[in-house]
Amino acid sequence: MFDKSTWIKLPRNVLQGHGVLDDLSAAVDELYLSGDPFLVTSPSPNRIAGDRVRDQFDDIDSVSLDRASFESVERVVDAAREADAGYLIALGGGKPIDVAKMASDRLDCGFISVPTAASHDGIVSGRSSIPEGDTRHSVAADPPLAVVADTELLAEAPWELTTAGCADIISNYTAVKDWELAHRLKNVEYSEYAGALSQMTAEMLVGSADSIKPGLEESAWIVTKALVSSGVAMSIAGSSRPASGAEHLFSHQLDRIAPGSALHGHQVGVGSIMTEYFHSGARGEWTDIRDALSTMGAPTTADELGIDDETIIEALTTAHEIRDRYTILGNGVSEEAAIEAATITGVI
Ligand SMILES: NC(=O)C1=CN([C@@H]2O[C@H](COP(=O)(O)OP(=O)(O)OC[C@H]3O[C@@H](n4cnc5c(N)ncnc54)[C@H](OP(=O)(O)O)[C@@H]3O)[C@@H](O)[C@H]2O)C=CC1
Ligand SMILES: O=C(CO)COP(=O)(O)O
Ligand SMILES: [Zn+2]
Repeated sequence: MFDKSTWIKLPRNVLQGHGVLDDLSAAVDELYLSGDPFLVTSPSPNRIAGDRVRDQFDDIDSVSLDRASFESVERVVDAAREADAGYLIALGGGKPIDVAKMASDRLDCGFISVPTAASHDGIVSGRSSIPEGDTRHSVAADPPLAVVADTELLAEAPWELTTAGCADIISNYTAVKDWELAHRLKNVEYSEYAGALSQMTAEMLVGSADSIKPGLEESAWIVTKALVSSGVAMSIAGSSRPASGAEHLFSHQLDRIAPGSALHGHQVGVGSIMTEYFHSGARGEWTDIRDALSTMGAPTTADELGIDDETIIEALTTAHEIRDRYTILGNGVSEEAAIEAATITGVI
C-alpha cells in the first residue's frame, strides 16, 4: 500500500517592501481572523515600532520579553488568554518571533510575523527554537499566517543584524551537507526539494554579495527575500534540517556556555567555516564560506565574535551533545582535531 503523505504549511500573505508595516492591519483583515490581536515584542523593537503596530488596532494588549524561554512562552499564553486575544502579532528579532510562534501553537491561534531585523531565518519557518537548561528544543509549530517585512525599518536596524542574517543563510551550505550525510549514514528522511531550495537560497545571496552594503534598503530587500526562502525550505521539510546542521549545534552550545556574546547568525557563520573544513578538508570549500562571510561584513574569527579561543574549542568539542541530530561532528570531535580545524581555518 502507498503510505506516503505530507502536509506543507506556509504563510498565506507575505508582504515585503518599503513602508509595508502600515499595511499590517490590511494584511490581517485579509485573513478573516476573529478576536483582538495581542502583541509579543521585546524592548528595542517595541521602542522602534510598537506604537506603529498599536496605532493600527482599536484594542490590542502587549507584552515585552527579555529572552526566549519556556517561561516567556507561558507568560505570553497567560497574558493572551487574560486579554481574550484571537491571534498574536510578533514584532522583533528571532526571540519574540520564536516565543510567539510557540505560544500561538499552545493557544491554538494564528500569529503574524513582523520582523524588525533581517537577522535570522525563523521569520517564516514552522519551527520554534527555545533553549532549556543544557539543551535546545526545535519545536514544531505552525508558521505565521502572514509576514510583514518592512524593508525601510529593516534597513534602519543596526547593520550587524543584517550581516547576521546573511551568515544564517550562508550556513545553509553546511546544513544541507550535514542533512545529506545523515540521510546516507542514518537513513534520516531527506527532501530533495527543501535541500535544493535551501542551497539555492545561499547561492543567490552570495551571488548578490556586491549589492549587500550598509545604508542600502536594497540590501534589506535581498537578505529578507533569502530569509523568507530559507524559512519556506524549513516549512517544506517540516524540520530545521535544511538550515541547521553542525554549525548550529556549535552556536547553540556557545549560547549555553557564553550567553549573549555574539548574534546567532554570526556564530553559525563561524561554525560553518569549521564544519565545512570537517566536510571537505584543508583544500575544501571552507575558504569560499569564509570569503563570502567576510565580503558581507560578518565575523570569521573568534576575535571578531568577541569569544575566546578556549570557549570556541569547548563549544566545538561538545556541540554534538546539544540534541539528537546527526552531523559531520558524529559522536564528537577530539580537542586536538578541534584545535587543528580552528587553527587551519584561522578562526583561532
Ligand atoms: N525558529 C527558527 O527557525 C529560527 C530561530 N532562530 C532563533 O532566533 C534567535 C536569533 O535571532 P535574533 O534576531 O538574532 O535575536 P533577538 O531577537 O535577540 O535580536 C537580536 C538583538 O537585536 C535587537 N533588535 C531587534 N530588532 C532591532 C532593531 N530594529 N533595531 C535595534 N535593535 C534591534 C534585539 O533587541 P532586544 O534585546 O531589545 O530584543 C536584540 O538585542 C535565536 O534564538 C535563534 O535560535 C534563528 C533562526 C531560525
Ligand atoms: O536557526 C535555525 C535555522 O537557521 C533554526 O534551527 P534550530 O532548529 O537549530 O534552532
Ligand atoms: Zn539559524
